[in-house]
This record gives sequence, C-alpha cells and structure tokens, in this order.
Amino acid sequence: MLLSSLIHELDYVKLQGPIYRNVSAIAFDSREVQTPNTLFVAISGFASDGHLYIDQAISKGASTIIVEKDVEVSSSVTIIQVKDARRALALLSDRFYGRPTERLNLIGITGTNGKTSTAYFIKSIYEQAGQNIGVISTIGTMIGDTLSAQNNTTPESLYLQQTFADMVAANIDHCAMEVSSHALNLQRVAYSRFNTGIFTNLSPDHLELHHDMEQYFQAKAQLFRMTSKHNIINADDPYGRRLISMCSGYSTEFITYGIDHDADIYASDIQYFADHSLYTLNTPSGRIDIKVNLPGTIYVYNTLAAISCAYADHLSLHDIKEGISAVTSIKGRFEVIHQDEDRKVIVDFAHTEDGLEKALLTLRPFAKGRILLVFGVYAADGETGKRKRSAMARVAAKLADLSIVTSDNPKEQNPEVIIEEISNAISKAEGNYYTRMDRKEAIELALKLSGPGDIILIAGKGHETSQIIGSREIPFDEAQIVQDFFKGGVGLSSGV
Ligand SMILES: CC(=O)N[C@H]1[C@@H](OP(=O)(O)OP(=O)(O)OC[C@H]2O[C@@H](n3ccc(=O)[nH]c3=O)[C@H](O)[C@@H]2O)O[C@H](CO)[C@@H](O)[C@@H]1O[C@H](C)C(=O)N[C@@H](C)C(=O)N[C@H](CCC(=O)O)C(=O)O
Ligand SMILES: Nc1ncnc2c1ncn2[C@@H]1O[C@H](COP(=O)(O)OP(=O)(O)OP(=O)(O)O)[C@@H](O)[C@H]1O
Repeated sequence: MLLSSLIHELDYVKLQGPIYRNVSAIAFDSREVQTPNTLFVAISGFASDGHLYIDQAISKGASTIIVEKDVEVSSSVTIIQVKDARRALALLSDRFYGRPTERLNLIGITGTNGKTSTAYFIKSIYEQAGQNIGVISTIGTMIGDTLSAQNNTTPESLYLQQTFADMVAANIDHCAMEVSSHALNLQRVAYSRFNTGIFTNLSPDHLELHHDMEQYFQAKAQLFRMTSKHNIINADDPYGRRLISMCSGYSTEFITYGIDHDADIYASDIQYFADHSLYTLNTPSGRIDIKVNLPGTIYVYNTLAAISCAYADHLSLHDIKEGISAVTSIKGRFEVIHQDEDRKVIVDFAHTEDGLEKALLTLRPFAKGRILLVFGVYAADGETGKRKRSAMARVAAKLADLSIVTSDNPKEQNPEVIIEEISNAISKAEGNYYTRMDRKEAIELALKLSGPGDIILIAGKGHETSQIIGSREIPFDEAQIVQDFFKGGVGLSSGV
C-alpha cells in the first residue's frame, strides 16, 4: 500500500521524507520487523520505549517510522511525528487492513467479570440462528472451529485489525469481543466500529493501571461512546446504573437487563440447581423458559447480557433459548473436572474478590460436606496488590471451610511474601488454611484432605495451561494434575 494513501487521515505534527513509497507491513515491536518497507510505530511504553529501537527497526527493513519524540535518522527514511503513537497505530492498522470492521457486526463486551462467558453465549445463540460469528477473548480468538492463542484479552490494534480482516476473509459477519479497560485506555480499539457495547459489572481489579474505581469506571465507559446501535447494560450493578444515566444522553439506543431492578429484559422465577439454572426470560416481545447449563446467579446475568444482544439484533426467542442451552461448558469457567460419588472438583477462573465470592456462594447451597478452596493471587505491585490479597483472603475465610493458599502467577514478585500476606489475612479473619508454595502440591493436598460430600474449588487460573514464575512460563495443567491424582488413587482420606 502507498504510504501517502495510508496516512491520508493521519493527524501528524511533523513529516520528513518521501511519502510516495510502499508500505509492506506495520510493526510496533522492532523484533517483529521482517520485511523491507515496513512502517514501524515507536511507542513510549510503561517498561521501555519504542524510540530506543528505531535503529534496529531500520536495520531490519523499516523505511517509515512513526514517532512521538524528535529523533534523527537517515534522510532516506520517512519520519512522521504524531501526538499519540498508539492511536496512530490503530488508525494505520484499520486502513492497512481495509477497514474490516465496516463489514462486521462488532459487539464489544466490557466489565470486570463475565466477558468471556457472555461472548461464548452470544456465539452459541448466533450459531443457532445460522449466523457466522467470530470471538476474541481471554481464551483466544475463534474463527470457525479454529482457536488461536493471543497475549492479551484485547490484542494490540495491529493484531486486532488483522484478526478482523481474517474474519471478513472467512465470511464471518459478526464478532463478539472482550474489550478490556487496558485496551480502551491504550487505544487498542480506537477506529474499531462497534455496533453494540455490553456492560457486565464493575468491581475492584486492575487498579495498578487505573489507580481508583472512578478512573476504572471512566475507562470502561469509553466503549459506550463508540457504539452506533445498542448499549446493553446490567441495571442491577451500581456502576451499570451510573452508565445508564450517562447513556441516556447518547443517541445510541440502550437496553437494560437484570434480575432485581426494573429492566427491559429480565429473569424471573429463577431456580438454582447444582449444575444448572432455570428461569423465565421476559422481553418486550414475549416470555420463554431458559435453561443455563452453568450454575449460579452469575450465569443468569451473563446469559441475560448475551440474550439482550441477540434480542437487539432481532434473533428469535426460540434461537435464544436453544443457543443458551447448547452451551454445556466453557473452558475454565466453573468447569467440573472430576466427579465421583464422594467428591466434586471444579476449576474456575475466579481471580477477583467479586468473582471468588460469587463462585463460593454458588457452591454453598449444594455442598453436602465442606468447600476446600485452592487459590493464590496473581502478582500486582505495591498497595494495589496488598489490598487485593487481603480482600480475596477475607472472602476465602468467610466462605470456604478450608483454604490451601498457594501461588497463582507470581511473576517477578516473591511468592512467599504473597502467600504470607494472604494467610495472615485469612488468619485475622478467623479462617482455616494451609500453605503450599507449589501449586501442584496445593491441589494434591486439597484432594488428599477432601472427604465424602466435599467440593474442591481450584480458583484463579481457569483455562490457563501455564504458570508464570519469575520470567519463566512453565506448563501447568490443573485438569491433568487432578486426573493423574485420581488415576494414582493415592492417599485419599475420609476427611480431616
Ligand atoms: C500494561 C500493559 O498493558 N502493557 C502493554 C504495553 O506494554 P508496555 O507499554 O510496557 O511496552 P514496553 O515494554 O514499555 O515497550 C514499549 C514499546 O517498545 C517496543 N519494543 C520493546 C522491546 C524491543 O526490543 N523492541 C521494541 O520495539 C514494544 O513492542 C512496545 O511497543 O504495550 C504492549 C504493546 O502493545 C502490550 O503488549 C503490553 O501488554 C502487556 C503484555 C500486558 O500484560 N498487558 C496486560 C496488563 C493487559 O493488557 N491486560 C488486559 C486485561 C486483561 C483482563 O481481562 O483481565 C488485556 O486486554 O489483556
Ligand atoms: N457476572 C459475573 N459476576 C461476577 N463474577 C463473575 C461473573 N461472571 C463470571 N464471573 C467470575 O469471573 C471468572 C472469569 O469469568 P469470565 O472469564 O467470563 O470473565 P472475564 O470478564 O472474561 O474475565 P477476564 O477478562 O479476566 O478473562 C469466572 O470464572 C467467574 O468466577
């Protein structure tokens, strides 16, 4: 593509060098520059600075560089200075890949918890209605039956636009994607054309980036100014109600869903069972009975979010009902990985205090024996990390009978310090706990200590198949550990 066309709508501060030159690829990481005539975008990051790698990018073939700062390079290289390199990257990626979201019904899902499951419920409903739909989520990107892994919940704009273009090429008409608050603040979704935005809920998370709940809320709220057709909002969530007031001033139509408050789309007559829930779905165009094959209130909410989206897109109540009941499990979301007459072992991605509380509350009414919880708290720096660890510890102390405190993804932090902080907080809240730094040993200990009627909840890593300790990523498969344990049949006690 010709650089002059690519930068046609780019708002730049300074331009130096030829613009009638070819752009063969775009990169924002010098290590990814592979071909001559690459356009390299230098991003001033949190940990490093892309401007430091401009020479490396040029030596590998970059001939156009987007910068935020003054730099000196050879006159054969085109330098374009912009105010915000991440935003420029998003614009250029959209144009480079042919504005793919003009040809997709793009549905963005944001909120602290429930984004992945909402996306999968949406996928199932649209497929039931015979539609082609792609998904971009923490679990990976799904195009057709192919699931590919990605680094972020919401990928950087370059990869995102490339994925949208792949979806268009595969004749996909709809895309349900998770939109993280990082993505909104860091311009990853700028220039993506969202038809629909969905808000699930807001509770403390990612405060290392957003500092406080107000900033976190404002980050999420940006999505609802980017939508052209529908804003779909959980009316039972306090931040959802704030968002409803904000959205009532926008031209985009909004639809509310909920259980407790008046909402356009709501669930009534809810019956909870150990492995599913039943409810009556009420919409302005009729009622229908719904079966959700994942237990607890959270999946009533997540299905209502998905249903509201399908309803807004005029899908039938019949397809909605069938699509919801066709979801029998979602990887790492309340996934039962072992069940016999004595014990049930569940892996769940609960990694926030709200998620952990909801997971434990879902289990409690159906636990004939005790609830044994294996959990850690992933690394978060400073006061934010300390606050999160004690909040999750208090939830564990209150709602689990016994916790085995262990490592999550400690990354560069000292796992012993993290575990000590959690266990001190459990102790202060008068909960029961053991500690095992090695997560495999922690899981095995919980299984050994479990007795008839007990439920073992392994929380925090869900679908993940590795653990990050220091800078090393080590393969780690919780389902496999549990299966191996029961195959070996070692050391099961009759309870402690
Ligand atoms: C905190 C955060 O979001 N960081 C993102 C940010 O990294 P950064 O600013 O620290 O990058 P940096 O290391 O300072 O490097 C600056 C620039 O120099 C470039 N570079 C660097 C080294 C080199 O040799 N050459 C080179 O060109 C880098 O590619 C980058 O463009 O910009 C990078 C490039 O886009 C992202 O990959 C990176 O996401 C990291 C991997 C990350 O872990 N992010 C998490 C916190 C995140 O985004 N999470 C959300 C929410 C998850 C949820 O749902 O809970 C998500 O959407 O995934
Ligand atoms: N509506 C909800 N309210 C509170 N907790 C929830 C809700 N839905 C799911 N959870 C909890 O959060 C965990 C993660 O769920 P899910 O993956 O759907 O959320 P998410 O928003 O996509 O999170 P992430 O972006 O971190 O993957 C679940 O395993 C569950 O414990």
